[in-house]
Amino acid sequence: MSLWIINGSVWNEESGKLEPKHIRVSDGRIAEIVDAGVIDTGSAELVDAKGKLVSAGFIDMHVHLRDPGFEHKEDIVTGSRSAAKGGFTTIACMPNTRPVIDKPETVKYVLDKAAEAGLVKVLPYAAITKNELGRELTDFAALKEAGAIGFTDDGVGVQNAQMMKNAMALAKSLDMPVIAHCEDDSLVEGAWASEGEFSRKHGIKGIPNESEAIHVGRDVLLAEATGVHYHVCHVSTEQSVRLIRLAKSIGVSVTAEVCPHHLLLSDEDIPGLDDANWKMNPPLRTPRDVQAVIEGLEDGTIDMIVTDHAPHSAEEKARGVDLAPFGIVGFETAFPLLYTKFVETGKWTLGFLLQRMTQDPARVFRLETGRLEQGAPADLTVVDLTSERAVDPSTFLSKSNNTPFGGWELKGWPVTTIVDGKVVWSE
Ligand SMILES: NC(=O)N[C@@H](CC(=O)O)C(=O)O
Ligand SMILES: [Zn+2]
Ligand SMILES: [Zn+2]
Repeated sequence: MSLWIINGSVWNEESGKLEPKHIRVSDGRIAEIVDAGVIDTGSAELVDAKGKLVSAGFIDMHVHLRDPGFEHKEDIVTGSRSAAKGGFTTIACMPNTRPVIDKPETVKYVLDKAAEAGLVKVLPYAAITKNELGRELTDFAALKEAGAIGFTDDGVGVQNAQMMKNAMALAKSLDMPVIAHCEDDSLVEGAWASEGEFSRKHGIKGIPNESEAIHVGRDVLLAEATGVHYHVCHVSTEQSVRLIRLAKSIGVSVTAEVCPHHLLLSDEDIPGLDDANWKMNPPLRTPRDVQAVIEGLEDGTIDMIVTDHAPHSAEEKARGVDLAPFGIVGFETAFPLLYTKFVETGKWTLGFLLQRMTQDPARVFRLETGRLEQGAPADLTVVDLTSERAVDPSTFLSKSNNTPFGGWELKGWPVTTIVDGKVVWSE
C-alpha cells in the first residue's frame, strides 16, 4: 500500500529553509522525497500537507504511561493517543508502574499492549533495582532479552553508590545504557519547591540544586570507571550542566535530556501555594538555572528534549501542594511551546528544535527512526506552524490534564501523525 504526503514543507538543514516536497511512503518506509510539482499519485492514499511542516516524527525518550497499575492516571492506549496528538511517533516509558517494570513478563505486557494499540512505537525501560527500592539489582540480561531498552529507577534516585556502580558495570557488559533520575534524598527531605525566591517568599523549605548535581557528579565518575553509556534524566540545574559539560570534554560516555518546563519556567513563575500543577520533580529552579539549561542544550551539552509526561488525576493534584504527587503532562503541549517560545522568537532555528526532538534522541539511543530520508521508517509528523490557539487542558487526549500551561497562546500545532506509513492521528 502506498501513501503520498503532498505539498508539505520540509526543513533543509543545508539551506536553512523550508522547501516544498512530496513524500511517497511504501511498505512503511519513506520510498522517495521529490520536489513539489505536478505528480501522478495514482490510486495512492493522499495526505495534503500544503502550507504545513512535514518532519520526522518526534521522539520522546522519557514518559510515564502508568500502565500497569495506575490506569486512573493514564494507560498505554490513552498515553499513546496523547503522544500521537502531540506529534510523537516513538516514546520510551518509565518503569515506575505497579508492579514496577522489573521482570521480563512486565516488559512483555507493555510491548504487547502497545502493539495491540497500534499507535505509536513504545520502548520500555526496565528498573535498575527490584521494585525501585534501591536494594537489589534486577535481572538485566533477562530484561534486555524481553525487550527493555535501558535501565532506570526514574521517580527516585539510586541512593547507594556501590549499587549504581554495579548496575553500570552490568549494563556495560550487556551494551545497555543506564538512565538516571538524579536526586539525593538526604538533601530533599519533604521539600517540593526549589531553594529560591519562591521558597523564601513563602517561608517553605527549599530543594537545593546540589540534590541533583551531587548524583550527576557521582555518576559521571562511575560512568568513567565502568565505561557505560550514562544518560541523565530531566537536567534542571546550572551545576548539573557544568558537570556534564566537563565529563563530555574528557570523553566520558554521558548524554542528557531537558524538559520544556525547565527551559520555559522558573520558581518565580509559580503563582502560589494552591496549585499543584506547578509541582514537579525536579522542581522549577531559578531563572539562572533556566538560562544554564538553555545554554547547555544550545551547545550540545544536553542532547535532547523530552517531556517527562507525568499524568496524575485531578483528585490527586487537588490534595494540596504538600500532598499532591510530583509531575505534569507533556505530550500535547511540547512542540507548540518550544516552537512559539524559541523558534518564533528567533532564538533557535526550526532545524535546531526538530533535531533535538528527532535525530538527537535517535542517535543517542541508536534508534532506526528519527530521520526524514529515503529508506527510513515512515514515522512522520505534519505540523501547522501558522494557526494560533490557547492550550485547553480539557481537550487533552491524555486521561490527565495536570499542566501549568493552560491558557497559553501557542502556534505550531501537530495535525497529522504517521507511524510506519499509517496515519495514527489526524485532527
Ligand atoms: N517528574 C515527575 O515529577 N514525576 C514523575 C517521576 C519522575 O520523573 O521522576 C512521575 O512518575 O510522576
Ligand atoms: Zn525522574
Ligand atoms: Zn520521569
